[in-house]
Formats: sequence, structure tokens, C-alpha cells
Amino acid sequence: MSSLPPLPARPEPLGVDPATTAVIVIDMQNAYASPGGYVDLAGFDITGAAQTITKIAKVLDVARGAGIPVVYLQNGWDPDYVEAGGPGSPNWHKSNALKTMRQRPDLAGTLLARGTWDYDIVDALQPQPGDIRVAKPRYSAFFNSQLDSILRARGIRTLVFVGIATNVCVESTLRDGFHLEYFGVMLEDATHQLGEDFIQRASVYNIEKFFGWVTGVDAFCDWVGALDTPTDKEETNAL
Ligand SMILES: NC(=O)N/C=C\C(=O)O
Repeated sequence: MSSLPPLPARPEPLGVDPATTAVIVIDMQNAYASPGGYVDLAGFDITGAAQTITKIAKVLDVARGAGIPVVYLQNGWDPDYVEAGGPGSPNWHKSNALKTMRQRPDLAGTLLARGTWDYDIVDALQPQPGDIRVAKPRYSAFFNSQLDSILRARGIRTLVFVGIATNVCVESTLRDGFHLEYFGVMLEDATHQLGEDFIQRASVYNIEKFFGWVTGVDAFCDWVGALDTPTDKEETNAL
């Protein structure tokens, strides 16, 4: 039996093996977290994004130091928007990026297309050597992506979620992960919603009650710090 401490979480502490855990970074692109990016242009309030970036940076540092894989998701499509779907796709009707570009032809081709600034990961969270990058064309990162194969090939069972937006791509991916038998944990202060504050609370409720577990950045980092991590081993060997 493992003597690993459980991860403090709601609704109850969760037994988590760091060897089968990955941090899933949802869509920390300029589109979602930078002034002048898609959600800002579409009229959403992104003032909380700066704090979310700082929190995520802390989580990623700690995870990398412990040898926990970091998986970056990037939302978007090819430069011709073929992958976005045309009027026959609900995505064409619901994507606020596509709607914004239709309303503002001066923005055509600039939002969420691979190769644009909007699609890029924000400067403060640039992927590091060893991190994994996965493209996603819809809200759930499991849909039409390599994510499930990449995780299963590594024996990953627990997914620790950070990113934007709590109520759209984070929750969609955590829910799909639940149905694929992954244990989903959301770090609530390393996520941010699209919409008013009550939206964040609704996602936290859904996850706690039905789909997974919720905890915070400090609790996660303290839990990792209490583990016998690869970093600890390297230091021990060097003595
Ligand atoms: N990353 C997300 O949660 N995205 C939400 C909306 C969108 O991509 O239009």
C-alpha cells in the first residue's frame, strides 16, 4: 500500500499517485488571457486573467520540479478555419471568436488561427523542454485530439486542471475525462471563468458534486512539496 499523503481537496481528500498524475493547462493563450486577445475583443472581462497566470506559473514550477508531466492544450484551428466548421457546425454558430470575426471583418484571420499571436501561449507561461503540447479544435480537449492517447501511453490517471475558462474548456474537459475514467482535480484559484463570478461558483459546485475534486494552488504545491520527488532524489544523490 502507498504511504503517500492524500491531496487535500473537496468534497474529500483524494488519494493521488504523482507517478500517474499530469497537470493539464487549458488554453493559456493570448486569446483568453491577454488584453487585445479574442475574449477581450469579444467583450468578456479578463481582469482576473493576470492573477490566474501568476498562480499557474507557480503550479507549473512545482510540478516540473517533481517530475509531474505538464500538458499544454491550445485551442484553435487552421488559418483557413476549415477545422472550425461552417454553418453546418454548431461551432460556427456558438464560437464567439468566429462570431466576432464575422461582426468585425477587420479581424478576419486573426483570432484563434494557428500561426497568429492570438493562438500563442502567453509569454509568462511558455512551455519548457519536456512539456507536452496538444492542439484542440473544440471546447473539450478530449474531442478530436491526441490527449487521451498521450495520457494513456504514460499511464496517467489523475488530471490536475488549471487554465481558462473554468466554465467552458476546463469543465468540458474535466467532464469528458470523468467519462473516460480519469480522476479530475481543478485548482480553483488557477482557473478563471468567462462570465460573472457566479459562473465560477457553479462550475466548482458541479465538479465537487458530480465530476471530480476541487482544491487550491497552495494545497497542491504543499502536497507536492511533501512528496519524495525526483528533485529531492537528485539533491540526495549529490550529497
Ligand atoms: N478555453 C475556453 O474555455 N474557451 C471558451 C470559449 C471559446 O473558446 O470560444
